[in-house]
Amino acid sequence: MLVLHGSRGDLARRMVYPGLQALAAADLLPERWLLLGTGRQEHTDDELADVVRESLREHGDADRADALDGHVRYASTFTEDEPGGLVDAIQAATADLAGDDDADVTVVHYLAVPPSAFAPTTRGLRAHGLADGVRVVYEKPYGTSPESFEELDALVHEVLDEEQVFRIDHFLGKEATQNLHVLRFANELFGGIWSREHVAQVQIDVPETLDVADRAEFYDATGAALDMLVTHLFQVAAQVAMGPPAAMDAQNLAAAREEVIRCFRPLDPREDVVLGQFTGYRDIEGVADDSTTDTFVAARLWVDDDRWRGVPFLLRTGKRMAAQAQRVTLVLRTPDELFGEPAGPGRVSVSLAGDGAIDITTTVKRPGPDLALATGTASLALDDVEPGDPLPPYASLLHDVLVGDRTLFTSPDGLRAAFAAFAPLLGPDRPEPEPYEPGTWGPARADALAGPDGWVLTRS
Ligand SMILES: NC(=O)C1=CN([C@@H]2O[C@H](COP(=O)(O)OP(=O)(O)OC[C@H]3O[C@@H](n4cnc5c(N)ncnc54)[C@H](OP(=O)(O)O)[C@@H]3O)[C@@H](O)[C@H]2O)C=CC1
Ligand SMILES: O=C1O[C@H](COP(=O)(O)O)[C@@H](O)[C@H](O)[C@H]1O
Repeated sequence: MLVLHGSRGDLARRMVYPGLQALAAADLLPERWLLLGTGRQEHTDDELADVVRESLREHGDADRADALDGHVRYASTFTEDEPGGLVDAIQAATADLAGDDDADVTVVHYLAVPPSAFAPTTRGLRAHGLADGVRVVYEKPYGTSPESFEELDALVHEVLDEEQVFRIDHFLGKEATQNLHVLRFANELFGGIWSREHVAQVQIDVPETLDVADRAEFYDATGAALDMLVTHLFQVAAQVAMGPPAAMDAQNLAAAREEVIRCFRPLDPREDVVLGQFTGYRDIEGVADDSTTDTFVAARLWVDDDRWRGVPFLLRTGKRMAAQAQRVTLVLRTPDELFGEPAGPGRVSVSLAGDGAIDITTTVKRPGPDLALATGTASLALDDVEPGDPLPPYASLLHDVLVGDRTLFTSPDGLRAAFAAFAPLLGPDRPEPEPYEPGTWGPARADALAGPDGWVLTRS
């Protein structure tokens, strides 16, 4: 049974319902399962079923918009002080799922709510006797500062055992993110160049054309740096930068990822960070007229270990930008010139978007009679790899929660280290967000962070 807190929200609609639909299509859901939605207002089962169908039409397989019909109930409001009808609804659903054979029922609470609601909902689970034996999924950001992270972590460990907790960072669940270490550790061609001797810079670039009007309340309280930088982009940076794990299993990979986050140098907000806010953001309903929330962030992160010392990790993301992409690019060092011509660029680039792709750009001979240089790119779409059709990240992670596999989820130690590196951006040196026009690449000053060659995506 999945109890979805925030069942009418943006995340539920864009990711959770389509993820469940993908699991149903892959036959990866239990034979008997139910979703109980909660929220801050009363709704009927039919109203939630409509939301689910609309979500699948818009964000899932529209031809099977009824795929979750019969599995969805609205369980009423639920707060710390007042459980509404949730306790009764869980009991009734448990009885229905257990059936005549009295089968065990796994209960998962999914907190698809803003970070400010994580602690009250956790206290609510305790107050209403709902915490025993359940699994609880927390969205990101898990805390909004080092202090609030510690408070939340302490509360969660008062209420739940660590084994009950699943902290999602869905970028870790992306097929292509998981391919980053396979590419490197299974292929000496890439493993051999994965260090400062061969890599001039790493770019993790996630421009989005998306608006935030549908989730203004959440977004204005959060901003790009908390929503994306300390979370997804740091985790992906760690996935790129990690040292070889002790063993090639998921637990050791997670440990290697956490270890390298401890080497992230605390950000220098004045030198290494540019924040932006797109023009018109303050006109969105639900956004304060004088909001200083960042809708764009570009940061130069330094990883102070022997493998990466001196190599900038350039991280960029924002809303209403010129393009929609999710690219991890290792910009390779190349000889200054070959046959009197500049060589390069050489790049290993992984697209995390959709099913994912790997692109290798190299210097080659320009076809023709002369010995001149050109560049060419070889691309591998990951869904071309047999048997094709990777699971979308939310489907993959929801499946992990259902089977109790915690290895692609973040841990307190890793998050603590991430917040330590991020903390200076929350202090008095936080730069004022600079305005940028919708449909552009963000404030001009962010271009300079990437050095003379600039951001690969902006150029292509
Ligand atoms: N949207 C996305 O693309 C992604 C979002 N996330 C994460 O998911 C979480 C939710 O984000 P998102 O869905 O975008 O945000 P929304 O603003 O859409 O909020 C989700 C739902 O949470 C409920 N809610 C809001 N405030 C409270 C509160 N104080 N107490 C209890 N419930 C509340 C609301 O439900 P109701 O109105 O019915 O009460 C709302 O619909 C965030 O932590 C975000 O970081 C993660 C990955 C992607
Ligand atoms: O967590 C979030 O991620 C999405 C991007 O997700 P993806 O499915 O396109 O990979 C982002 O738009 C959103 O702001 C953020 O909360």
